[in-house]
Amino acid sequence: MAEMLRESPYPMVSIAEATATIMAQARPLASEEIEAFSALGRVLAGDITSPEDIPDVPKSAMDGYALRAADGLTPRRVVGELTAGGAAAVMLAPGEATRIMTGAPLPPGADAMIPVELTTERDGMLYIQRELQPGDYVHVVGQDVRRGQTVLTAGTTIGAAEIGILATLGITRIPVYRQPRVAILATGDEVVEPGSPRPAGAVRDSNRYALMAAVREAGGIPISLGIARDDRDVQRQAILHGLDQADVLITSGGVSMGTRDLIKPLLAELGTVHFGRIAFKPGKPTTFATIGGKLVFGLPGYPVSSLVSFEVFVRPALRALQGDASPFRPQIEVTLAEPVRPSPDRPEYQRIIVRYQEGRFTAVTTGSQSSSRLLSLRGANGLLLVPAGDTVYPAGSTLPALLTGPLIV
Ligand SMILES: Nc1nc2c(c(=O)[nH]1)N[C@H]1C(S)=C(S)[C@@H](COP(=O)(O)OP(=O)(O)OC[C@H]3O[C@@H](n4cnc5c(N)ncnc54)[C@H](O)[C@@H]3O)O[C@H]1N2
Ligand code: MOO
Repeated sequence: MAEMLRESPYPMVSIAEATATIMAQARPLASEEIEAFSALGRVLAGDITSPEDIPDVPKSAMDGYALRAADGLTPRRVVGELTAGGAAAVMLAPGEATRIMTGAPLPPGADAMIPVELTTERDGMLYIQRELQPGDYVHVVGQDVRRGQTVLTAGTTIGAAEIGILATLGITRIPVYRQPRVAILATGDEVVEPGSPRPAGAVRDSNRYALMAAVREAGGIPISLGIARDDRDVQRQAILHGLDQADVLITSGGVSMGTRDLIKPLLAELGTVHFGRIAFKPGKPTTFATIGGKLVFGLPGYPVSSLVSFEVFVRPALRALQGDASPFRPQIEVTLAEPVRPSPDRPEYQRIIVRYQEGRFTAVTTGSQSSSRLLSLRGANGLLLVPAGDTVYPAGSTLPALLTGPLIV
């Protein structure tokens, strides 16, 4: 039987040190050009500048009449009707007005328009109730976007509004960063495929499926490497196979002190282990290595530790690989709606439900914070940053929290 190690050879790094070490290695991947309207969720790899003024000609802002402001309150002769997609207008002479619809180009000679509600029209004559200034109710050239203006900057994640802006400008192809391909390997002799029969004591592989979903949510492309049993050569082969196909490799399990915890020595043999322990709960044995320039995360086997470590350490790296200018979740101050007990020896990220109530963020935890209890992540939209210590934080105290999902009201 192999000797059991009594002490980890890996120094414990702080959360901040671990984050800085990872982010220093997570440089944006290459860019590629894709169809703009299929780019939802992708990150722009270059600034987008407007090739034209929007609007390109002066336009009516409302339905009414185009006219010359200098004619004052004098009744005008109505000489025609202009619609947004209609025929080109003729020159408007002094004393004339033309009906004009919202979005129609202002005819030459006109310098203002008046909404229909402020007028009457009788026997071909227009009577207006208000004097106008040149430019009244007119959308001027470049009012919405100026030619040459930077409308989107590199590092922006494309959403519905960004797609609308690109369509407005007729930009149909855009540069975006490549999505990281992320290979995920579950390890452990006790771990079985969720659809297979489960021998007594075995656990179903929830980590690989949960991590694949988390990778997709972070904008990456997950690749499943299946389950590797606790055999050095099997795990070595699986890791090399994963690195062949992916930019990032994530393993689950086998990183703590057991005789079957083989991942750390394997990563050290194949590349550089930057750290092997973090003063952090849940996820103390989280390990980070680089192999041939690729990022490798050895996440703990406990389901909560694996997903929380992903959220705190892997997700920002995946966002940075995609060139996201803001790769981190927002941090807010929350008021505790119930007492919170810290972990005596490590800062802990407790799973919470954050609500916005009466002008402040409030938080309740999701119950038992055991590393094996996935239900502690169900419905959670935040991670409460609880410093190590012995003193209970009473209800009403405030602590920082990462907002990991939509706010609940
Ligand atoms: N003597 C010590 N023991 C442990 C330490 C320590 O410092 N000294 N650290 C503890 C901490 S903290 C954590 S976290 C865990 C992490 O251990 P491993 O990453 O080595 O994980 P395993 O031992 O492989 O598994 C832990 C647990 O999770 C279950 N598991 C594993 N893979 C999966 C999967 N794919 N899906 C669902 N569940 C999985 C596994 O059956 C175990 O129950 O170590 C502590 N021990
Ligand atoms: O760091 Mo481990 O996740 O506490 O159980």
